[in-house]
Amino acid sequence: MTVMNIGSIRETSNPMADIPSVLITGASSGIGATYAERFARRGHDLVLVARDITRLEALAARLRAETGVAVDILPADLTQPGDIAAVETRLRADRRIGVLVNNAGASLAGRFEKQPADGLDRLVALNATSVVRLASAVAPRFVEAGAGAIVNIASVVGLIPEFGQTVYGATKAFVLFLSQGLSFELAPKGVYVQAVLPAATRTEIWERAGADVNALPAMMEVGELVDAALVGFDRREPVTIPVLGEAGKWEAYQAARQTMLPDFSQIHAAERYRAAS
Ligand SMILES: NC(=O)C1=CN([C@@H]2O[C@H](COP(=O)(O)OP(=O)(O)OC[C@H]3O[C@@H](n4cnc5c(N)ncnc54)[C@H](OP(=O)(O)O)[C@@H]3O)[C@@H](O)[C@H]2O)C=CC1
Ligand SMILES: CC(=O)[C@H](N)C(=O)O
Repeated sequence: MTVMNIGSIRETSNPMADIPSVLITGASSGIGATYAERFARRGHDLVLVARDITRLEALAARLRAETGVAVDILPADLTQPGDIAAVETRLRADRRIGVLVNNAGASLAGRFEKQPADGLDRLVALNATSVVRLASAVAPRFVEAGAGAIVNIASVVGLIPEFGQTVYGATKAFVLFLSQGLSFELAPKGVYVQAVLPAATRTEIWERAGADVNALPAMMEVGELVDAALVGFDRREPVTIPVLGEAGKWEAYQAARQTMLPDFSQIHAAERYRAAS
């Protein structure tokens, strides 16, 4: 039997073969580890990527024992070109992988004028460049198969320049734009692309950036966030914002942007920018 449906790139006689493997970056904690747990319970084999080998091994062992799925670990620092190359190679070569979750990310403490340029460079490398590289590695194979899914974890902060986390927010705005553009390009070829925009969620990201999570206002628990994101995934939503009550607000925001498109094809400056003669 040949099985080929949405999200599936595996051809085999195995009746479970319509369940593709899922490669998740940043799987050692927080949102990524929770995606790993949820996809394992759905019967997907996993490839887990992050730097902390001990945590990856412990999670992999637990998920194998609890769910029976196959779990590989692929330790990698996604700011390092050699490590990224290893993940790209796996994505290109392993035809069982039918879902990529680009989740690894970090934030950086402090205001822009106090943030070191090297730290900002690493932030962009992790939150933006690695997302492009891994999507680019897998997209040709997914397009060839006419199936597959790319899930990119952005943030509502990418819609809030007033938040004061400018470079972090810029990387997340980049991930949103990237996802919308890739969805426009790849959806007609059978590839589903989802941007997930969490709001504040209780994970280690806060402590890693020097904040005490318990001193911050209440925030969403990580299981609730991932379960909501998976509702959007199952609906094949291009953009999922778990805290947004009215979908119409997002649609109105997109519609307002699109009202400007005719202006963008004008060949003269608008009247209001013409120098007084
Ligand atoms: N928590 C929140 O409030 C929100 C989070 N997000 C986004 O969710 C995503 C996941 O973050 P979250 O779960 O909250 O935070 P965590 O800090 O719990 O998880 C981050 C994950 O990324 C991995 N990671 C960090 N740096 C690197 C690196 N250089 N190379 C490879 N992996 C790395 C970490 O593993 P390791 O250290 O082992 O490498 C870890 O698995 C991020 O993209 C974040 O921006 C978006 C909105 C809100
Ligand atoms: C550090 C943050 O700002 C948070 N992860 C978010 O994206 O909301």
